[in-house]
Amino acid sequence: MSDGTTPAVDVALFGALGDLALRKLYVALYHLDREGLMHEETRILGLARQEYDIDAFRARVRDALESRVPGDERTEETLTRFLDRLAYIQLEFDATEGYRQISQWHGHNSHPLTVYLSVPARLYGEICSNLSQTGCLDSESRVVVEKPIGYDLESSREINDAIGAVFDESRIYRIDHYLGKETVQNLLALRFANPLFGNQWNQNQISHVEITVAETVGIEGRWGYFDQAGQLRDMVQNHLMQLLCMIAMDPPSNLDADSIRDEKVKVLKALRPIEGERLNTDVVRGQYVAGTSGGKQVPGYLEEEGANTDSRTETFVAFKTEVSNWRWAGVPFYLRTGKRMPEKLSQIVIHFRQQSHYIFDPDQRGMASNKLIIRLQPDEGIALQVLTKDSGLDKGMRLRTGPLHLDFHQAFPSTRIPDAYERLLLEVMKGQQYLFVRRDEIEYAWRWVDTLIAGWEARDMPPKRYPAGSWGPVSSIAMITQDGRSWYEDY
Ligand SMILES: NC(=O)C1=CN([C@@H]2O[C@H](COP(=O)(O)OP(=O)(O)OC[C@H]3O[C@@H](n4cnc5c(N)ncnc54)[C@H](OP(=O)(O)O)[C@@H]3O)[C@@H](O)[C@H]2O)C=CC1
Ligand SMILES: O=C1O[C@H](COP(=O)(O)O)[C@@H](O)[C@H](O)[C@H]1O
Repeated sequence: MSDGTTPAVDVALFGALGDLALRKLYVALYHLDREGLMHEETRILGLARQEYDIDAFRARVRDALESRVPGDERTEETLTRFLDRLAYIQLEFDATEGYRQISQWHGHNSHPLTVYLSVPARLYGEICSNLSQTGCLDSESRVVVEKPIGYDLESSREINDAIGAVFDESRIYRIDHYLGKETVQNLLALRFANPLFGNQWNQNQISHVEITVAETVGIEGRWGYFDQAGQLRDMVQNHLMQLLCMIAMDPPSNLDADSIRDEKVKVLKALRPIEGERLNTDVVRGQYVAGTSGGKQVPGYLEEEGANTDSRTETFVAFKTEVSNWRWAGVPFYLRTGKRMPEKLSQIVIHFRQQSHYIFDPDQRGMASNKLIIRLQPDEGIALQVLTKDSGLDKGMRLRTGPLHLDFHQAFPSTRIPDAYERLLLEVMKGQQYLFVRRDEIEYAWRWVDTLIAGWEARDMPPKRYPAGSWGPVSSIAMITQDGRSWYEDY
C-alpha cells in the first residue's frame, strides 16, 4: 500500500537481530506499512551474522512484533504483508566477502539503497567502505547512523570522516531519536506558529529555563556500553543538547533541513562551557546506589550485572549553563538527566519574568509569574500556569495559579502518537533531512562535553551517590536553590 507520497526504497538493515532492531525498528516499519505510509515496492533486507533462513528470520521478527504491537493494531493480513517484504543475508560486517549479495538483492531497480547501521559506531566506517568497494552503492544511496557517534570530538571526527569518505553529507542521516518525538517537533510549532509565545521568547520576558529528562530504568544488561559512556555522553551530548537547541534557536528562515540546522549550530556555538570555578558550582554528577524503583528494591550501579566495583561513571548529571547571545544573555538554563529517578519524565519548563508593576498582595509577589510547561513524555501536552483571582467572597484580590492545559491524548483522542522511529524512518524514505543531525552539530556538542569531562578529570571529581528512586544527589537541588529557584515538579 502507498499513500502515493512515500517513495519506494530498499532498506539494508545491518544489525538486524540486535536490541534496537528487535525492540524499535521493525515495530516502526510495521506501523508505517499498516498506516499506508510505506510504498508497496519497499523491501527490507536483514543483515546479521547468525545463520538464519528466511522463515526463521521472519518468525523472529513476527515474535518481536507480536510482543510489542498492541493486539488491536495488528491483524494476520497486516503482519503477513509486512513480513513478506523481508529478506535475510548472513554476513560478517568487517570483511568484504559476502557484500556482493547485497547488490544482487538490490538488483537494478531504481529504489535508493538505504543502509541502516544499527551496530556500534566503531563499525560505521568499515561497513561504508566495504559497501563502496564491493560496488553496492550509487549516487542515490543513503546511510542512516545511530548515536552516539564516537566517544569525544576526536573519535567522532574519525567516524564522520570515514562515513564522509563514502557518502556525501546530503546522504547521511544521523539519528537522534528525540528529534523524532512528536512533542519535540511540536516545539517548532509552539514557538514559531504562535506569536503569543514567539514574541516573548527572549531574556526580557523569560527568567530561566529548565529541562528534565528523568528515567526510571537502571543499566540492565548494557553495563559494558554504558560504563564507557556515562550519562553525559549517552544523553546530554545528543538528546538534551538537541532539546536545548529547539528551545533556544532563533527562527529559521524556513523549514529546510539546513535552515534549521544552521540555527541549532549557532546555539551550540554560544553555549557557555563549564570550566574553572564553575565546576564546583554549576554542575553535579551522580551515581545511583541501591534503592527502590517502582516499589521494588533495586541494586546500585556498581552491583548491576557485569559491573566493576570502582567505576566512577556518572548515571546522573545536572548543570547550569547559558546561551551567550543577544536573545538569551543572563538567562540560566538548568538541565538534569538521570537513571533510576522516581518517574519517567521529560519536561521543559519556561519560567517567565514577574510583572514589573505589581499591584496585588506583596506577600504573594513570589508566585506572580507565568510558567509554560512542555511535557514530552509521558502524558504529552502543554500547560500554561496563569494567575487568576482566588474565588470566594472572603478572598479579596488574592491570587492563585492554575493551568491552561492541553493534553494531546484528550484533545485529539483518535490520533495515535507515533513512536519517534516511525517519523524518522518515514523522513529517510522521503529523503528529507530536517530531523537528522548535521556533522557540525555533533562536533560542537562534543566540544562542550569534552571541556566538562576534561575539567572533571583534571580536578579528579568523582560522582556523588544518590539512592535509586530519588531525584539525584542533594547537591543538584542546592545548585538551583542557591539561585533562589527550585526544580519544577508539578504539571
Ligand atoms: N538499543 C538501544 O536502545 C539503542 C541503541 N542505539 C545505537 O544503535 C546501535 C545498535 O545498538 P543495539 O541494537 O543496542 O546493539 P546490539 O549489540 O544489540 O546489536 C548490534 C548487532 O550487530 C551485530 N554485529 C556486531 N558486530 C558485527 C559484525 N562484525 N558482523 C556481523 N554482525 C555484527 C550484532 O551481532 P551479535 O549479537 O552476533 O554480536 C548485533 O546483532 C548502536 O550504535 C547503539 O549505540 C541508540 C539508541 C538506543
Ligand atoms: O538514547 C538513549 O535513550 C534512552 C532514553 O530514550 P527514551 O526515548 O526512552 O526517553 C536511554 O535510556 C538510553 O540510555 C540512551 O542510550
